[in-house]
Amino acid sequence: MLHEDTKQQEQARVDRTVTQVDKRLTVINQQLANAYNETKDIEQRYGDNTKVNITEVDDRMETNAAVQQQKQLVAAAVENEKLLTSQQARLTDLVNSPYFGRIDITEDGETESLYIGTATFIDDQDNFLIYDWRAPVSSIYYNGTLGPVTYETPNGPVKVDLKLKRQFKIQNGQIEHVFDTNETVGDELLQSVLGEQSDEYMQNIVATIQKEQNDIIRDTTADLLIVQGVAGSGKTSAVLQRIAFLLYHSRSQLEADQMVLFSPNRLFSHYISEVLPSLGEKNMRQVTMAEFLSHRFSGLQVENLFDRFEKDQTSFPEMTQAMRRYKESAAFMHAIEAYVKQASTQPLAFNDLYFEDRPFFTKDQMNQIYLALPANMLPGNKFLATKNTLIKRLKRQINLEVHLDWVAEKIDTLTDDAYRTIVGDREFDSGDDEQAFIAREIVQSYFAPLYESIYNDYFLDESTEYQHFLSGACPADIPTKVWDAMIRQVADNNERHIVGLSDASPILYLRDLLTDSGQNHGIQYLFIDEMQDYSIAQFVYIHHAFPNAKLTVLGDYAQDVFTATYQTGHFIDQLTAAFPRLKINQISLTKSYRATAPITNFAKALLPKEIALQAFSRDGRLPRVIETPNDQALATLTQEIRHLQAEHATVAILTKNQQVAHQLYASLTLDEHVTLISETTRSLPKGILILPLYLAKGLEFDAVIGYDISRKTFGAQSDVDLLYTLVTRAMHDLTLIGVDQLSPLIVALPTDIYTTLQSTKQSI
Ligand SMILES: Nc1ncnc2c1ncn2[C@@H]1O[C@H](COP(=O)(O)OP(=O)(O)OP(=O)(O)O)[C@@H](O)[C@H]1O
Repeated sequence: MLHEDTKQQEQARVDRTVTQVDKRLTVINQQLANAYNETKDIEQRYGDNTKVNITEVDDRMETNAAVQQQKQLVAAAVENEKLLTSQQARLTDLVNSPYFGRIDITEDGETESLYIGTATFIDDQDNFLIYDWRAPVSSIYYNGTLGPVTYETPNGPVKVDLKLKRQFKIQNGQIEHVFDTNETVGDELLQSVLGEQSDEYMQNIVATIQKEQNDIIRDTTADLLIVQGVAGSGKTSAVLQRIAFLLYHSRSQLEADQMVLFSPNRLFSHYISEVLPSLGEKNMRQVTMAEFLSHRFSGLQVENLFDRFEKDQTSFPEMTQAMRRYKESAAFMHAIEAYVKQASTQPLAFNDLYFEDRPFFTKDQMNQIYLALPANMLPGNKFLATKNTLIKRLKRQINLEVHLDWVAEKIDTLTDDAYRTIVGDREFDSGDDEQAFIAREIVQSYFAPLYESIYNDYFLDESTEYQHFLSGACPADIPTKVWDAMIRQVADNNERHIVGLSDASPILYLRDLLTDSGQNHGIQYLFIDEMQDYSIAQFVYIHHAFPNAKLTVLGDYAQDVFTATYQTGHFIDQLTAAFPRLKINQISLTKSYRATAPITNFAKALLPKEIALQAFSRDGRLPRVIETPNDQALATLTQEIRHLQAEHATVAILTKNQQVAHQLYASLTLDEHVTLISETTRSLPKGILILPLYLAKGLEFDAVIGYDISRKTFGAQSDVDLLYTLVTRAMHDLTLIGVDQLSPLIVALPTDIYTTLQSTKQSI
């Protein structure tokens, strides 16, 4: 415990800091009010200016220049206002809680106290009253134990002596807790943070980042950073802090929109959306794999992971599994690369390009152009050259067409409005010039659909090309008959405008390599959460699609919900083997923070013994396991909901799939409102929720009821990944209900890690 005097001195320092911050805030508020008025003023003048008479040509030009100038003024004023608003938000946060840490360091015989918070604050006399948590020196706070420590700066490592590490919890400018600590950023504070009830939004962890998490946040050397972390170890939290860190350190070269996070679903996107704003940063772009694929296959429907998972549960023969394993491997993507290399000497699967119901360019014509190009040209260049020839031929046709009678007739019948739309405010030297211009515009818009088709590469029939590739790609362990049936299925899907999930990345890869397109060079960083939900083939494709992006990939192979039934081998080994040329750093997190120790220990017992998983020492009740006969199942569930609801704001009932979730929702009769969460749900209310566990990935709830965890539903050994994911969603309380007969996965556990309840009556 700290001495009372020390506490008072610290409170006095908080008061001094808050006064300075408050003073600055008053100035900013005033500037913001002025900026607001200025913007309004300019907008008003801008509005008046546009009302100037624009019938006279000279006036019109003058107005244009004036309007341009006003537009720039408005843009500058709006930008200024935005900047001030973000400063206002930052300072308001600091007034409430200026910092959370202090370090005393000695360098060259001089000792300095540095206070660490969410943003830097320098007073009018240039004193650093608060250091940003991302400043190089702040890493000592997260990494260093008392004694000699080194921290990295842009000018190389610096050695200092760490004399003191102090933690604060400050609310409304008042110190609520303060204590000194040596090694980790204190357990005490972590205990109190983790014991809180869940929220609709994830919280930032800036005040309590742990050492290994700090390594993830501050890694600047890896091209591919792989984080394997047990459930609840703070992977998602660390990666969001990492984004804030990168934005701070590369402010001049990096914008939030040059970072993309692949997230598991929209619900998750919503859940994490407040973390970066709470750290004073803009959110990065977010996309789900399903959205990314659909966008790239515009017009086709790509099978999604959830639907496939539901289908797999009805039927998933061994041969289909083997084929899927192959199609999702790096080897399959390499086979595509090899195929493309030899493609430049073979005819390509082109589409006839139709115009007005007749072929304008036939595939044969296209292949004549393509194959006449030098054989040693790269396929992508060959394709581009073919495309250019098609465009040239189309232009030639347009040049001929402008002189035809139908065009002159069309010009004669143009209405005044249509005429003005075409001409705009252009001026012509002669009537003939004007006539020629209009004729060209008319012909070009007539051929526009054809031009678009060429421009967007629609003349490549990627599905047929893919089938052609497949026909020579059958691996030795799969019977040709089965493989051929799969190819027919791909063709059939294509007829129905559907793309199977395991075909999606290979087809895109094939298309991109053949057409030398599909690469986005602007994205600098890519973050992929829940890595175990992605196939290696998808990783290969993503890396191809964002060639300049450094990758941070995080997940937990024990939470392999979607592919556990058919995937074999070690995921991370396969991932690293797929990228031999990248500098790879791997970090493993083994301590779980989310749940109470009894829940984490229960989860650990489900995993193979060799998996390291350590519970953060937070007390709680043992998980409850209830076996109930079918005719009492609903009554048991209802009772358990009541029981948990008495203590928790949110009780989530997690089911194996959507179908069970729907059935439960229809049959539960409670007085309280129950929310059924589906794939399209965007936000997470409090109360009683029902959802399939795959939608709960990455989320957490105060209390979780697993329903139903019986022999029927969780009977196979491969279901253990699902069950592990399910139980690790709980923060404070966990109940598992098995109908008729408990799952053997639970029966196999030591009985002292949970409480058993046999029937409805006893569970009250
Ligand atoms: N250093 C920390 N300080 C405070 N809270 C933390 C810390 N690390 C993790 N947590 C909390 O632990 C919980 C789990 O964190 P997070 O969701 O980031 O873990 P995860 O590894 O992504 O989990 P999962 O793989 O199970 O989805 C969250 O409530 C988070 O706020």
